[in-house]
Amino acid sequence: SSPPSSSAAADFSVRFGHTLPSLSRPANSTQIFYGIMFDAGSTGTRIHVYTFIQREPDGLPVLDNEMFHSMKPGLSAYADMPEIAGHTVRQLLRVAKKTVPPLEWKRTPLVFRATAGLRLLPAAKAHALLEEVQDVFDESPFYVPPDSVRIMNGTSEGILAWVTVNFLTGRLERNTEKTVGILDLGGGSTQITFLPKSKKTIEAAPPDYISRFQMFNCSYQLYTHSYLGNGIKAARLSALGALNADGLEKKLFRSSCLSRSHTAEFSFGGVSYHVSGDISGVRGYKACYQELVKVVKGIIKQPLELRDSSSFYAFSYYYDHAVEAGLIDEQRGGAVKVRDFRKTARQVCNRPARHTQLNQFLCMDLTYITCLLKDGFGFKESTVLQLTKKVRNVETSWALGAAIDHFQKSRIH
Ligand SMILES: O=c1ccn([C@@H]2O[C@H](COP(=O)(O)OP(=O)(O)O)[C@@H](O)[C@H]2O)c(=O)[nH]1
Repeated sequence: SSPPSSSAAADFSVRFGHTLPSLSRPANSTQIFYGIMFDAGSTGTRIHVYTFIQREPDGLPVLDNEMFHSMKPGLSAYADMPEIAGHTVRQLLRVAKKTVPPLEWKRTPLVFRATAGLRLLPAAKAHALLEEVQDVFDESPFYVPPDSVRIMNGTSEGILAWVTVNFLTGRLERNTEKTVGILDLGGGSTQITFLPKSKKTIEAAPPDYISRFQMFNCSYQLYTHSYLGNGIKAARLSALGALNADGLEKKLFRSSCLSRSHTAEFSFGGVSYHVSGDISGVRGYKACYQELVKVVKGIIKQPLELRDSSSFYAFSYYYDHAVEAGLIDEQRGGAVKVRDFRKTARQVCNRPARHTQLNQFLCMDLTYITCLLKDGFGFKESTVLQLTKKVRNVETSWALGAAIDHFQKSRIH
């Protein structure tokens, strides 16, 4: 049964395992406990401090609230200066110290997971960054569990984001309810995760794209994959031929997604890239599409059942670029069809002057999103995506799923 609650928090109530931090106060007094999750992404480092409420010692904890803070750039920009990575983490820890009462520090777990940025680094450099973070954690007053600091694999990243969204929308608890799929687009990698309705989808998928796991006494078999190198920043580099090129900082890359007279710049992984329009003056949506479709064709696999009506939540850069394109309101998000991304990409690419662009790569980014959704995953133009940054004031990211997973001690196989 659910715990009594008069607030919206009741919607978050959920059954945890038997491995919660032990609670020593009387059964009738409300207990609060906390979890701290660091997300070291390719474009930024974030801290999430979750507050859970436990009303009865053996009852169901409820997610009460999240404190969130982020810093740019991602830690891979400090691959040659690990002490700056340590400094970033130390600064973010201040948020945790302000949010969690000092008496609770010793039993509040501190967990750090890195994604595409560190996966893309040479192992020795990634290791040096992780060691620095481990040192900062060890000095901190919080509880540092074994295996607290590491790179997370892409499968867990996809599954845990799916857990977050389905948990926040109340779909994991009532297991009769249909779950929704997730689309996550980071700087370095992109994830797709959903619960297949048909056996055929599972049979047709590569075996390592299917993952079983257990949560809240339910067993799920998910289609999930993380494509490393297909995040939106990494895709820009692939399209420009800038991946593994020499003399990157001085080189001027060319793309028909920009106008010829225009030079733009962006940084990724601590390297700055300069890009200008195509030298022969070719530009516009069609030419840009040809450049970007190469990044997905033959790489992104098409699961069988996406062409039927499917229900997906999309966030991260799908959300940010939809805001920049004027497709959704920055605060509220909303429903967008795949076709809307395609139409807006065409408008922005073919009539750049009409669009006051904060993002000089908007034509390229919207075109990439269109390629990824249509030519990559094989979504129909009429598919509706639910663009969501927060659900009930909590970030849609794998981080909450990872915190719940930590408390539940459920293992992902
Ligand atoms: O709690 C979070 C974590 C990430 N993001 C968004 O996720 C994208 C970046 O992903 P990331 O740097 O983690 O890339 P990855 O390392 O996964 O490729 C950006 O749009 C961020 O604004 C977010 O909105 N909330």
